[in-house]
Amino acid sequence: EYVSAVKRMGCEVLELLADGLKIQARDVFSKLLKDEQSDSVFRLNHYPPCPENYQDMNGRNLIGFGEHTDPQIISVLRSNNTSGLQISLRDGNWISVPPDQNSFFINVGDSLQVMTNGRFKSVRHRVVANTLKSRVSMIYFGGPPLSEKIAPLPSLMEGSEDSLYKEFTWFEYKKSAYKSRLADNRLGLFEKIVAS
Ligand SMILES: O=C(O)CCC(=O)C(=O)O
Ligand SMILES: [Fe+2]
Repeated sequence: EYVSAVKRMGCEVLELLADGLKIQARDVFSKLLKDEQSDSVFRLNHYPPCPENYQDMNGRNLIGFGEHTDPQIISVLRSNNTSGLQISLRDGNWISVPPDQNSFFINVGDSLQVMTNGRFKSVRHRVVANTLKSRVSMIYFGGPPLSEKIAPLPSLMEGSEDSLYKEFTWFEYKKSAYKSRLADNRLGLFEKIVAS
């Protein structure tokens, strides 16, 4: 079935990432998705077309899904051939991700950013409404069990590296994320202020 297939794909990607980071236990991330208690979600989004005359005062297309980062570990997205997804570059500019109904798009979630102590970044993204066609997307969000401590992996912290984040569980992060607004920098609350 589709959900278990994308979950397997998410796990595979996470194992390759672990290899890339030279982590011995290549299932450090994927085991959290495979856990019976894994807090994963599968979502279907439908964005109806939104004609030009619905543009905002600045002539921009309307937003279908406001900017945010995905809070979980990894997201596996598939969409139809309608554009709309955009990612935010470091300089704040938005660029479109070309739609491809035959491809999967992988997004790093906030939890993976923390577990890798910032080596992988959860990228801000949003969806702008298409003027002509409707967009459909399906996303598998692979999350850890609620009780899981989200912290940089000890095997990555063997040198003198300091954790960039305070300790929290996935439950605490979720609770805090629900209280915030979508566009807030949710991870900001859990970042350590490091004195230089
Ligand atoms: O529909 C899309 O292409 C992306 C939606 C999204 O970012 C989300 O559901 O978290
Ligand atoms: Fe998202």
